[in-house]
Amino acid sequence: MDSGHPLAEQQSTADAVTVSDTTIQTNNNHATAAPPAPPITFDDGFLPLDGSTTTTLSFESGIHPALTTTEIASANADTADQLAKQLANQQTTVLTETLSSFTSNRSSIYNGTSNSNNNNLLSTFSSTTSSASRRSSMQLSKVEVRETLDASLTENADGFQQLKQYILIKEIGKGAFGKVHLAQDENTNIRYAVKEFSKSKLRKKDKANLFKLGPRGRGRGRRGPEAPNPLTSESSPLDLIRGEVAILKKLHHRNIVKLYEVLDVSAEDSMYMVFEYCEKGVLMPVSLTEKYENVFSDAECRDVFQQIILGIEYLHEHDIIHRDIKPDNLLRSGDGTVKIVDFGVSEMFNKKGDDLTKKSAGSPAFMAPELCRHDHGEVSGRATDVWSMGVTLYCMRYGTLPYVSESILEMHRVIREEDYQIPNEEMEDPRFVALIHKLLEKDPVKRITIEQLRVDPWITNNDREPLISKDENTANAVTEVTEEDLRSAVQKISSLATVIKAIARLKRGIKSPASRPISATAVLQSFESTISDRMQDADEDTTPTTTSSITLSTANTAAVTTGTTSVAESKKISLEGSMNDVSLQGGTKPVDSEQKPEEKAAEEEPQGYQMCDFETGICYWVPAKKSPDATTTSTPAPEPAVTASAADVVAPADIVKEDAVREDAKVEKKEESDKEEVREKEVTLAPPVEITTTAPIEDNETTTTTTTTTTTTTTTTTTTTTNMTESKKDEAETDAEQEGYQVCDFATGMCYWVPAKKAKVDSDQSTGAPTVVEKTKKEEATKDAVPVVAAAVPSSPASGLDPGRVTEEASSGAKTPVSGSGSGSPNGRSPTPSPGSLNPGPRLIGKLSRDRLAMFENS
Ligand SMILES: Nc1ncnc2c1ncn2[C@@H]1O[C@H](COP(=O)(O)OP(=O)(O)OP(=O)(O)O)[C@@H](O)[C@H]1O
Repeated sequence: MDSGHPLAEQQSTADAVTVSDTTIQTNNNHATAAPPAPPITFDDGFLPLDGSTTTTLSFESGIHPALTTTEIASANADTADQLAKQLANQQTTVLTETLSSFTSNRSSIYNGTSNSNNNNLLSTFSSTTSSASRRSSMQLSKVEVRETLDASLTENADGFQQLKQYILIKEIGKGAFGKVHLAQDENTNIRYAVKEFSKSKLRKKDKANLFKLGPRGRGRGRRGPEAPNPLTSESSPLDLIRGEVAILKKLHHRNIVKLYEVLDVSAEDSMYMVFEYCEKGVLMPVSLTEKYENVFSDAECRDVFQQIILGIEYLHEHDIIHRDIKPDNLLRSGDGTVKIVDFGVSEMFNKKGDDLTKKSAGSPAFMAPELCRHDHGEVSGRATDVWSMGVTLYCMRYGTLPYVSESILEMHRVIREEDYQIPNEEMEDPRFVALIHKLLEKDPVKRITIEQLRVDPWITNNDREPLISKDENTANAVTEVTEEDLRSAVQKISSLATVIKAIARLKRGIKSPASRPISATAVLQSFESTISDRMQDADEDTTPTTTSSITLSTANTAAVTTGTTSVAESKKISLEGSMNDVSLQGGTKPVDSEQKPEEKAAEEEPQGYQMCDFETGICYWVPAKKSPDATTTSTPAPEPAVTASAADVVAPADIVKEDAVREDAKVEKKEESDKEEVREKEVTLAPPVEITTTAPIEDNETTTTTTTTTTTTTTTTTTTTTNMTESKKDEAETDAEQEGYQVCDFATGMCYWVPAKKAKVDSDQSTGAPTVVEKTKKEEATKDAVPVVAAAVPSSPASGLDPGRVTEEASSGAKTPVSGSGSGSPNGRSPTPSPGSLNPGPRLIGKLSRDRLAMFENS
């Protein structure tokens, strides 16, 4: 991987592909017989178009079922042509994209009959001529486009899909945002891990991600130009990751998994990240309860740990803090090389839905003690990575975690306060014991640094096995990210993929995407859409001024999401899942102790408060924001309103998977129709809202986070602050009670009026003072007994939510499981606030115009 290009490893990887009795045959329209040896011409940048060609790709026996010759090409030329025309009209890039694919497919046609050297040659040829291809794109005739489509139809009637040159072979894992596929480049036979992400989830969570990344916004790797403001009309959710991706694509280190491409299927919800394939999988399984018997020897530990040090040193050198080092995120390639995964980009994507995907077993167990408290301030990201490395080394050597506990809260306490044991310490190499103590030093300031690790006697085996020098290790520095890098960070492959899929569906007779397996996080979306449904219904059924709280009762959530799952069941499941399902990450914005002063200064933020997402367990530092109305003064940052530490979190329920998947299917279908409905109806209670963003995002955005953790679902509703329309400003000015601002949720198209008045508590409505609920000692003592978690929402007017209420609801949840009451009427439609309710929360005032909504959806 040192070269940073898969071709460097092609031979070894290609060797792994064994010939079997199952093959793919990709014919062009006129394929009738095996081709003659392909003539190759380099002068015009194209392979010759000489008709009859057949390529045969082979897969490991058992991986790929029988794949037949693609009939689509010959049978549906007309349909393809039509679709291509439509798409070509829509996008000027279609010719370039299809040409690029055409070129690669032309080369693939010959690959089947060429040896691996030819594969190299052709692949290199293909990539080096891509610019020539682009230059020539305008000369392409329609016929050539059609032929490209024909040649690219590698998704066959059995449902195997192909993205550009990547044939998706099988599912090898599940990430928080979708499947991870083993893919094979049809040109080179090199394998890749292709990670799927949902853009809509990314869109919904973009605000949370921004918080998570701190004031630097989208630029942990921030040397390049800033990514565009996601609130401007030209931006898309992909812009949020463009800067990060551009940098990650430039990271070249043997121990960092290589990201090759990010592909955006712009007509669909998916995007894909193409990573280096690590065929040996995770370093080791880690269990909270079971010891892993096949532990690493002293020498193996040293070898692996040295590689981890080098990888982390390289990341830290580029100001990237991993934050989630654990064996799960350390994969091994075919030759056993350790590859650190899940840095940067993965964290850009909110880890929603982990409960039904990958179990982040023991993640909290890898957290540094300084992060194991809800009120921690800024911490050194580098030191937290070192702690996690220590826990990882311990696991490798002893097969167990140094700190284990049955609840996250207790786990945090133990990590903070107790000492671990070293099994058979007297038998152990004292240098190793000393190193573990230095790594698992509770005081981050005293903890060993990467610099010191380099010369540690156990690490270097008393200088007998020294590490390569730092200069050497970090020599391959990331070069400055240019505008061009940003532009090319994410490739759009909309037209081609759409055509391929459309035709394949035609062939398969698939009518609805609902039949596809769906991520269980659709359950969450169901909850969110239910909120908007309720608000919409309430508005339509009653009066335009009907107010509703966005904080739905938890029991309602359960009813919505699980249907048949009772509250009690949910609670039980929650408890069972509490340790396994929650992947607690590195809390608030880490501060790099070794950062340059000017960088620190640039990052200095006014006071703020901590906000925790109780589903993910991730806490964010929310700097005090200016009022959405840029002319007003900044909102004073409230004290942390966190009433329970992240450790209190009961994880999202581990809903019975089958139920959830079934529900997901329904939910996705419903979402589709809901979306349509929103578009069609356009019944606006207020004039369509024109969004004008005048201030930088950091100043103008507001996140409303509703966290409901009692039973089965936690939801974070992200809304985007926009400037008030003039009419709304007037309205606000004439009604002191109605001071506030407008927020629009681009996911639903709904806009709400968020009153800025202070929060009130049921028992003391007159005070109007914001209520920051302190966790009393008594609560501390009893919280374990009550498996209902107090949700925490900052008492920010921006949130439109009241912390007192949320807390009260949560804390009373155990006693009063709400079922269709509280925030909703028995018919579950009108969420009229109960008497004495608090800040009524956002009030639906209208919807985004059709165009505006479409723009955001399409973007
Ligand atoms: N590059 C890769 N090579 C081989 N297998 C991989 C690769 N990336 C991921 N996998 C497999 O997919 C599984 C899930 O991927 P990943 O670890 O990225 O999920 P995740 O941590 O939940 O993702 P996310 O970054 O979205 O939180 C892994 O445990 C591993 O088995």
